[in-house]
Amino acid sequence: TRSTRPQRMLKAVQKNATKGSPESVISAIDYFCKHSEWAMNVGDEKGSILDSVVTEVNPSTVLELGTYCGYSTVRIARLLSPGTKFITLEFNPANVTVARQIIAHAGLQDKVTVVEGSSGDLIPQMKERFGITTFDFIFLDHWKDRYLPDIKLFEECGLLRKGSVLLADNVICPGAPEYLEYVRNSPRYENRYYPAHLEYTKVEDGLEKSVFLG
Ligand SMILES: Cc1ncccc1-c1cc(O)c2nc[nH]c(=O)c2c1
Ligand SMILES: [Mg+2]
Repeated sequence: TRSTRPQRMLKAVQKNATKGSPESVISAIDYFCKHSEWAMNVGDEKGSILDSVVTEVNPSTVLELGTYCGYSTVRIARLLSPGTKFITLEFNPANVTVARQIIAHAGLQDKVTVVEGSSGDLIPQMKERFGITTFDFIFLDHWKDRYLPDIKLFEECGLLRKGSVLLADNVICPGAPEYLEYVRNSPRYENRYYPAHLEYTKVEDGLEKSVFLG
């Protein structure tokens, strides 16, 4: 039976990227998406913005919502200090399987824990299952309709502290209007919009950074 796009992406990484080199894994995926098949990785333009925010925050605890094939997982994990706790959540079990292999090809398997399940179920389990008190950095890149319920869940579960940084992908395309309205009208967040484009295209998109004020 026909392979899936994530499986073809994994094959391209295993063929073209140097084992143990996160940069070559990132380049191999970007090349695959530009020259073979578009895929919904954050990409190189928005990925550079992600890199700069992660570097600025220098977090001790990180959560990613939406692993997909592990592209942004590799981008983030390669920048983290030793001992950082990094958890990424993925709903689709086939994607979990591909992501774990791409992350391993980059040599970053010891830096991150890939957890299968839905964010709505797993966020309330973060403290008990992973010994997390609060997250310093959260990357939202799963499903636009979950951005708002999940940020409310972070607040309700006491997973944010003064200065926690949330970065949301796709706030223009596909778009998360209710999420943007919430963070931009709440006195509890300081926000900044980073204009960019939908990965590997000229379509307008961007990232919204929101700092929790406590
Ligand atoms: C798939 C797609 N088609 C056309 C336009 C945008 C998208 C798109 C792009 C992304 O970066 C996504 N990130 C996380 N989750 C998504 O569902 C998602 C969808
Ligand atoms: Mg995205």
